[in-house]
Amino acid sequence: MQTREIDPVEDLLAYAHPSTPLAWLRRGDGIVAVGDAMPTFIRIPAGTASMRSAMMADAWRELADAAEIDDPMKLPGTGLVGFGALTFDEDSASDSVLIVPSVILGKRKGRGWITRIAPAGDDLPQDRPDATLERRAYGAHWAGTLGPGQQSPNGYQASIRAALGRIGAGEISKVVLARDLAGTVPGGSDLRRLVRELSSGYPDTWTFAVDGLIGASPETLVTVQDGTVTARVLAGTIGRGADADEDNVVSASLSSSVKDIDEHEYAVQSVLISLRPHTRALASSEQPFLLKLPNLFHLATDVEGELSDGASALDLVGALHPTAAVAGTPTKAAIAAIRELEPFDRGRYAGPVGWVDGNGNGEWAIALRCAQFEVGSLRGRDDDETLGVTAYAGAGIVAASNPETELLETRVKFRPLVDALA
Ligand SMILES: C=C(O[C@@H]1C=C(C(=O)O)C=C[C@H]1O)C(=O)O
Repeated sequence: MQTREIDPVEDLLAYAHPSTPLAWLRRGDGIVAVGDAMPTFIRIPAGTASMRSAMMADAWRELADAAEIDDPMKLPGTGLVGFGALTFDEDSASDSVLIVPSVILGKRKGRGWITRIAPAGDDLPQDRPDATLERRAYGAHWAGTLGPGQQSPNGYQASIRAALGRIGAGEISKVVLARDLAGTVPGGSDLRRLVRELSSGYPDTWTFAVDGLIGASPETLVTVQDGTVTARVLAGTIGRGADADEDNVVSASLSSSVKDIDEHEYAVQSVLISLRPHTRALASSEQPFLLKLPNLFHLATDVEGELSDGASALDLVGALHPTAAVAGTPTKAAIAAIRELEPFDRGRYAGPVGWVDGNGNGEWAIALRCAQFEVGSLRGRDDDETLGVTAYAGAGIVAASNPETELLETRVKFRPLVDALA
């Protein structure tokens, strides 16, 4: 494979495939797979093993070790890159995937590049590496529908009450329960429009499109960059106020809410415990800070440490997932409660989504504020066939939770997707 520096392109998404975009963006920087070039899929299907992320990490290491890497830039995202989306639950019926595109365009801090990945022996262009790049005009505006999914608002509140019973009985301290919305989008829709809208409306999030999973997540599961490991833990949420005064009132009430601080602390501890064996000098701030997004405030804690054992970003994904921000505490009992109290398979919602490179660097988010589009067989599809879509949102339940407030919280978390699809 070969990476070459090029003039940074203005709009990375303009080069992505309209119906199967593969993209990872934040504040205009990021990486996208170019156009029609056929990627390589590492698919870890359901029922394979109990540690699908470990199988994926091993498969990636093998591929990276065998690759001939010609990458003079050596930036995060240059060189060999795989885009991944893993299921939340090891028992999910969905596949976990790692996709290695054959052409990648990237941009970071004002520098641009193109990466071409080809089987050994294939010729790679020696000069003008971007000569054949073609922008694709965005397709017509489209709108999707989203309505009730498998978990109704009433069903959701009933599940929360059942969870509160288990918390009261001492079986669990925290469990994150989600609900779903289901709908369709017209066949032939240019899904890049949705990705573009999410990334411009929510620039401080990781905006992703991987194998039909499209969203804008504020939560960093883990990044690895030249030996430095970071994470951003979120838990504790309140919707934005109607104006600046109301924003002050609601954000102050979140910062002082014992219920939310408790819920947050479980999530921070789960991340620290999982990262400690792989790091030294692991540190987090003592108090959470307020993360302000267009639709809500979160309590947030940034964690940083130095990698001590050569683990790749994908290895750390396996060590961290599922955190208490999206599963609960203790993990095993929380997962069991989720299996019983959610009447649907989460698929890749709340699972790890991101990329890893040949040196083990990578950026991974927790797949939140997202929807899964049925794009599995898209390339062979009729343009007039509508596409199914399922969106998900959840909330952390602790002893002091109120079912109605948590239902409202999920409504606020659905907003980015619901607005962008309308
Ligand atoms: C589960 C979701 O979000 C998670 C739950 C949060 C909470 O309960 O306060 C906050 C951020 C996320 O860790 C979701 O967005 O679906």
